[in-house]
Amino acid sequence: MTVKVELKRLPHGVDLPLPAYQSELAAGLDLLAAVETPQVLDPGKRAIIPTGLAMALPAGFEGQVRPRSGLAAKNGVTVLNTPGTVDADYRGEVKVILINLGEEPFTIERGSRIAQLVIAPVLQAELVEVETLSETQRGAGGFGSTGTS
Ligand SMILES: O=c1ccn([C@H]2C[C@H](O)[C@@H](COP(=O)(O)OP(=O)(O)OP(=O)(O)O)O2)c(=O)[nH]1
Ligand SMILES: [Mg+2]
Repeated sequence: MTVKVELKRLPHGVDLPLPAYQSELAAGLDLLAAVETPQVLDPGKRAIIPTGLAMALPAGFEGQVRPRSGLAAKNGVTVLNTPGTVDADYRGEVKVILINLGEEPFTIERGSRIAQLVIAPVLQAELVEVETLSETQRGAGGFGSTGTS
């Protein structure tokens, strides 16, 4: 299933390819780093990386900014706030908060694929405040209450 998403390339990203699905049924569009020059992310450091893109998601959808498993597994580089949330009414530049949890400096090259954007349906809740919640078997049990094996 597809949904149309209006996208705008910002001046510092006009020469970069649009984000793309890398396989037929991929869930995420790879986001490219629209950095002017290579940025070195030292171990333990974070950086807000521009993508050179702004978008208008339709109402009822969100964008989830997620890490790429390859960067995480090979370099320890991930998205700090994963999944980042792009609201349907956001018109600013989509940015990626990367953090280097690895042991080596990581260089972010212009145009490199740093994260992926998953477009997902989302509901807004209509909150209904009550005095008493319905009873369930679980009740207040959580945080491992059912054991591990
Ligand atoms: O990884 C992210 C997360 C957010 N955003 C943009 C789109 C989103 O709609 C907006 C606000 O994000 P969020 O609600 O997560 O941040 P906040 O700290 O609550 O800021 P605000 O007060 O602007 O909502 O920032 C990104 O570009 N990348
Ligand atoms: Mg917010």
